[in-house]
Amino acid sequence: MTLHWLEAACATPDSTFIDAARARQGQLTKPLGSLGGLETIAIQLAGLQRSQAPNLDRVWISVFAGDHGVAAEGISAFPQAVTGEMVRNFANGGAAISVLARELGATLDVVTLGTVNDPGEIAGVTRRIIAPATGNVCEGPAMTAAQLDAALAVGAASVAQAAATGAQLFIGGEMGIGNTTAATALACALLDAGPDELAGAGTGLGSAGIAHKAAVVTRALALHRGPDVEVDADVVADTRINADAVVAREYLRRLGGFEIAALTGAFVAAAQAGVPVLVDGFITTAAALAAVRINPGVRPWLLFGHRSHERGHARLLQALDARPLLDLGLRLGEASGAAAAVPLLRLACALHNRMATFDQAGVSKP
Ligand SMILES: Cc1cc2ncn([C@H]3O[C@H](COP(=O)(O)O)[C@@H](O)[C@H]3O)c2cc1C
Ligand SMILES: O=C(O)c1cccnc1
Repeated sequence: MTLHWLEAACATPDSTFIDAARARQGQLTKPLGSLGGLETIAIQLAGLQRSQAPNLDRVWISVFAGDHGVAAEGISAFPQAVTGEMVRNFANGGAAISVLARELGATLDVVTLGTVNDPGEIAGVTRRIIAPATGNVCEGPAMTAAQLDAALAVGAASVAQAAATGAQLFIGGEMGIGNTTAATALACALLDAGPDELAGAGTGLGSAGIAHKAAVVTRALALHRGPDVEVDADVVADTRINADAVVAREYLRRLGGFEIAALTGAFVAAAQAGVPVLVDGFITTAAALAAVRINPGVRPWLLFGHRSHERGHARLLQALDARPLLDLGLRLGEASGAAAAVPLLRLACALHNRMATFDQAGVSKP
């Protein structure tokens, strides 16, 4: 059995730069720790960027789009056609993430992996079509193994492009009607949780809609969660292989989506390339949890933009021991919550790099 590329080693944060950044924070004209999370972020980014002066001038945002067979179960408040329609809207500059990316001066990379309402060639959209939609997870697996590998590679390709342009931060977003159902099913399988704990409103379901969605996830889990995902004895015997990784990848194939798998591939590839990642909401956090289960070396590269209003997000964040920056009740996706947190990260860098030290300012120390 050969190791999957997802399991190859990640880069590691540099403790020399972390120690130097912590020491500098102690010299700046403020009581130590008084800038709280803004200090922690600057120190973390210094270690990740291997820099004395962490910087987020070059931010890269990839939004991955894909449709979901499970939409046939009536689990979204919106029709499936919206996925393809929003792809066009991203490219035309009218979506929330289009506006946010422009305001931030960030690069917006829009990638479609397949939508039932395919808008065809559009300037500004990269086509990496796998299929019009995943399989309905109530009837079979979402993807074949080849489709999963293709989707993972799409994410890695966007990271390679980002790294080639010198991106200092990678943000992943998603568009796919029905993907809160896929993310709920994946999260339930990875966390061994029940659908009632994690199923939420998505695009705007009421309580009856949420109960139906939880029932759909229960059906999907009855089909896919179980002893047959246990790893073969010969795989367990191979000490290079992490059984958790094999199980997580299989759940991603059975229950995920093309755009969710692309996000997982992107997060792993970013950690391997040493590019920090800012995670968005419920769906991207489910993809991030899969990435960390597959390759624990991903975790130090993840920062978390916000806590989404979507019911299961808090539980996913807790499983990753994540402290999100913002809590604004956002529940959109598209990378919008991560983008909204970028100004805070930039302020953390500016404070770290430009505040005067006690010695420079002639301010007395304690
Ligand atoms: C116009 C519109 C724009 C969006 N942008 C992101 N989403 C978000 O909603 C979808 C998930 O919710 P559900 O699972 O309930 O379908 C995803 O496409 C997500 O990114 C949107 C949804 C709509 C309707
Ligand atoms: O938190 C998210 O990512 C989210 C929530 C609702 C709908 N779409 C995305």
